[in-house]
Amino acid sequence: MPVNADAGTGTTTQGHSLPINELFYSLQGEGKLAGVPSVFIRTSGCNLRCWFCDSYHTSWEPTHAQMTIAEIMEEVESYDANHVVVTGGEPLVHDETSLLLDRLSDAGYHTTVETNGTLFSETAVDLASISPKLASSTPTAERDPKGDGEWAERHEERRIDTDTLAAFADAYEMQLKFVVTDESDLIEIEELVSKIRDAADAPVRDSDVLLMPEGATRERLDENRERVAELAMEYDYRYTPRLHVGLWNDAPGT
Ligand SMILES: C[S@@+](CC[C@H](N)C(=O)[O-])C[C@H]1O[C@@H](n2cnc3c(N)ncnc32)[C@H](O)[C@@H]1O
Ligand SMILES: Nc1nc2[nH]cc(C(=O)O)c2c(=O)[nH]1
Ligand code: SF4
Ligand SMILES: [Mg+2]
Repeated sequence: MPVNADAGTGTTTQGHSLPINELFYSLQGEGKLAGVPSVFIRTSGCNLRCWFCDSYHTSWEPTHAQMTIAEIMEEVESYDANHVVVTGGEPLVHDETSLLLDRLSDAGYHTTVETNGTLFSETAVDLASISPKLASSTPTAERDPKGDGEWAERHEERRIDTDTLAAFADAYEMQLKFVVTDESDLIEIEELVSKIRDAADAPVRDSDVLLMPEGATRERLDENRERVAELAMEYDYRYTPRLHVGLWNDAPGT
């Protein structure tokens, strides 16, 4: 429980609600805070459709229960944690996510938002964990998990907005966490990082750039991680594991 759990700014959240796919306690599995016990709030609904999405029921076939912000706060506070991760789906498609982050921050929690970086929001974020989507994420007809590539064009149009990524860099402590499927992803990563550096006032350090192997299952990670680790060494970026996949494979609520 954070020390100032009773503090508040008086922002009214009464009546506001969010579509919640799952809410659980785990270890942060990815990025700079990997290993930190955290409560995860997973909203449902996304503006992109990565073919590899490991949260299929928030994107391709969204399911959820509607929860008020008060109900979410009550469940978060039932765990003995200081860190809260708001993820999805894409949490920033919902205006109410900003209200939730404000409430969490008022209650003394450290907040991480996991986002694809296409929608900027000015709110209470301690770590913006941004995973910009590369061309290799596009659900072409051959890779579409559901249909015949119907989402490919929309996904392509929406997946990168350099000015929005620069706005995140200027507003928040952040990390850029790229899902790597192939060595050719590194060309796009280098170009994009350079464009964000040009557009942002704040520095984007090499240590803010993390390479994460694609893999929703242990088997898939076993195939990819060594190659991605070697790419991180070659390009002098960080490597991030997916600790939860190693520990619990693809079990829900982990
Ligand atoms: C499900 S997304 C939700 C947040 C946001 N929509 C995003 O993409 O950043 C959470 C994290 O899982 C990553 N991810 C999703 N599917 C993955 C996969 N098959 N392998 C590796 N990382 C994956 C995303 O890139 C993101 O960093
Ligand atoms: N343990 C664990 N760590 C995570 N870090 C980011 C996650 C996400 O789905 O956004 C995630 C997740 O789903 N589980
Ligand atoms: S942006 Fe995130 S939630 Fe949306 S489809 Fe891609 S990985 Fe899944
Ligand atoms: Mg996940």
